Amino acid sequence: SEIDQAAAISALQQSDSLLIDVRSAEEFADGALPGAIRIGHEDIAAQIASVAPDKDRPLVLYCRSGRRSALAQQSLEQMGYSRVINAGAYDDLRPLLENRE
Ligand SMILES: O=S(=O)([O-])[S-]
Repeated sequence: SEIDQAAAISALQQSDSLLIDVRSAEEFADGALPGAIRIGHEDIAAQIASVAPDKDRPLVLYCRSGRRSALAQQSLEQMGYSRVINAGAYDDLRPLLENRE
């Protein structure tokens, strides 16, 4: 569950990838990455199947600094999701993804 920004950027170039913000609704409302959907890290195990029934779909996770996305990654991997990437911190990703879409 190391942060892998390079893997995140390349996964996001695949059209079937899903960018997931695992922070709180308040944090998300203050600003999020373009194209991200929000599922709180404590809800992701219960909710992932409704957005990503295909367990081989690339899932790119981020939070404030990488801790909650690491926890979410662990639970998704335990559920059998095979392509889960911890993209790390919102502030680090924002300049890299600003021009996306
Ligand atoms: O967003 S965080 O859980 O890394 S503080």
